Amino acid sequence: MERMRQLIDKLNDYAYRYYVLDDPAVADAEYDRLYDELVRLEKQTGTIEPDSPTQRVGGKLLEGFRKHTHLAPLWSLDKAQSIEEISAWQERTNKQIDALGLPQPSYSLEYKFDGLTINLTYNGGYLVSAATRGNGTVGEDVTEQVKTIQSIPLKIDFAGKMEVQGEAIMRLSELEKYNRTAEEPLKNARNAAAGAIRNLDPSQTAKRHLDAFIYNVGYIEGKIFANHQEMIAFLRDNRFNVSSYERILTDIAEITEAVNAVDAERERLDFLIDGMVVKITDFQTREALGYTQKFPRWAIAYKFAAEEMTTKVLSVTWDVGRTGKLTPLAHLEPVELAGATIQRATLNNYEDILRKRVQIGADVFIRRSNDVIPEILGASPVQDGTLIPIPKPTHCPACGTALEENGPNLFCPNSLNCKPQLTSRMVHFVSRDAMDIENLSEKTIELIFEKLDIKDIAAIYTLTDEQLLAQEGFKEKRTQNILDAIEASKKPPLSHFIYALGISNVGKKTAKDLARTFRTYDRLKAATIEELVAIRDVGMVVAQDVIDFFRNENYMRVVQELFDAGVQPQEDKGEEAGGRLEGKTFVLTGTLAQYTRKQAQELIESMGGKTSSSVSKKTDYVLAGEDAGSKLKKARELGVTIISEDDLKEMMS
Ligand SMILES: NC(=O)c1ccc[n+]([C@@H]2O[C@H](COP(=O)([O-])OP(=O)(O)OC[C@H]3O[C@@H](n4cnc5c(N)ncnc54)[C@H](O)[C@@H]3O)[C@@H](O)[C@H]2O)c1
Ligand SMILES: [Zn+2]
Repeated sequence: MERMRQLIDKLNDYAYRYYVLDDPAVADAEYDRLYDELVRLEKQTGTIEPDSPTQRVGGKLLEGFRKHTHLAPLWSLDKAQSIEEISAWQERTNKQIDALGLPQPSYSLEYKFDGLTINLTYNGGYLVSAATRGNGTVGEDVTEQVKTIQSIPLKIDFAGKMEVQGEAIMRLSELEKYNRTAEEPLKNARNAAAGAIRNLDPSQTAKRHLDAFIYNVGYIEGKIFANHQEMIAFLRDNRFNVSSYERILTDIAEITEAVNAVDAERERLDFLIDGMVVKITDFQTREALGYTQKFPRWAIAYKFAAEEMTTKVLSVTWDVGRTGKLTPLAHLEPVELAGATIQRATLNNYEDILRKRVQIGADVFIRRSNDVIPEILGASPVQDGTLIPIPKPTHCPACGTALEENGPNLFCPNSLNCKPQLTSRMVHFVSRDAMDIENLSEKTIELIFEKLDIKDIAAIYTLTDEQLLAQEGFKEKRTQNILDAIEASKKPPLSHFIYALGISNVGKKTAKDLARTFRTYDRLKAATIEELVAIRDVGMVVAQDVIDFFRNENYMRVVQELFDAGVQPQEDKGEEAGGRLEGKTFVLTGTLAQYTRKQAQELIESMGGKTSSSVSKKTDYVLAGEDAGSKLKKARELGVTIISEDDLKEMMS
């Protein structure tokens, strides 16, 4: 009982921060863990305290907003953490369906959007009010705030009185844009959306460029839907932004397959979803099954493994990269995140540490990212224990040289002798898209620098078998393989050679563009800034970096050494001639089902086509995937041909 009291107090405090302040103290997964413990104890003891969070929807209403009483209550959702739990729910409902003689059920499967629930009231064809879910019965009137969302129609064809529900979200691309210049970055898109809608000043809401997906008609006069499909069609007809992801399924095998497919692909969506919602489609069945205190019995939410967690920062160390840039690495109290134990997380630079208020001993939010190491999103607003500020380093942790500042970043200027700089430059130099020298692992490279008197990347071409054979673990075969691979790398395509040089801001794509434009190394070296910026996608910064590189005597000495050692970049032949997509420009938008964006891009380019990031009259095709947004709209406006993945396949075959 004591533990229950503890949990209730803690959960209510967390819920207050989450629902009322839009500034959670802990990650959802941590909240859910405690919540589940409370549910278990309530079942065990058979007692439920009157203030238990298991008994109510949402939180208190904010002062300052007018109140809105919903025409029909808004609910929470029952949750399943596993397919087995969905299966158990299905069996439970099936029993009742059979007992009541209702038709065999089918299920709709939808994204579970992670944003803020909004309830829109229409009357006479006009949007008359918008409200938050609040406690499910009464919400906060946020009409002016919601009107800043462009995709929400102010006028619709249907003239009766009705309320529809949806989720206000902040697209991840918008969040990223916003955070680039924000004084203190927003921790995640869910809180960003919730905080924006519940801001008393609608002009602040407008700055976050929110969007919304509408998924339910909660109340309607003068119209009856037989099922989910009819309701969704009605929403579409009235021009609501309904997700294009929509499946109608009949059994658990299909549900399992679809849920797993979305889970595998969800990181490519431009908005957060934290699970999938399974709903029985037939409205008569829904009515018969009814509701508990908190949620409908005819629906269940499947929660994906959490991508965010909270944990403590134990210490911070600094890594020195290829360009000498120092990057902080946070060491964390170990925590489980999406099936892995996390002990380290990245930060960008010292300024980032300050902006995110990261300190030693602080509880922080971390988020799994595409990279192996998760990133720190920010510190929790609630801290206990001692906090120690992270000192700004003054000297290189690897070589002791005094650091230099450039913008928000710290650099070790000792590019000639600082070991980690040399090593990572070499790792980059030999990588697959650069000189493509196999068998040279990072470990081997470290060893070469450690034991042999090698000073720069060019020296790799002077390595001898005696030098290598003298090292521990190097036998004839291994040594020969390495030397063969080094020899074989001497005639790289020009684009690979340019990329290998490690010019700042010149990635694979820019290297390719430079090679295609200038064809030879000498012509690139002689390029003027005007010629460089004339290339599409090359701006002033990159152009200046290229110019600076060729003016740097040290770099030029190294390149000369490479040429002296027999390295000969091959002349670029320009556009790959004769490809099936020769001369065609593509723009990719939305989530693709069969390829990642990158794969699709590479495929198109390998066939001689070009890809661009914005739609214009020059665009030949827009390849539109799931949930394509503004680019698709623009393509329609300009009359650009819109194709599907299957169309693309056909064009290439
Ligand atoms: N971090 C914290 O401190 C903290 C505190 C309180 C609550 N929470 C989080 O909030 C959750 C509980 O909140 P809840 O009761 O609002 O439940 P919920 O947000 O998990 O699920 C219910 C909501 O899902 C939304 N939804 C999204 N897509 C939908 C769709 N396609 N169909 C129907 N509904 C859809 C609806 O708006 C509905 O209100 C917890 O699981 C927890 O993770 C976190
Ligand atoms: Zn150094």
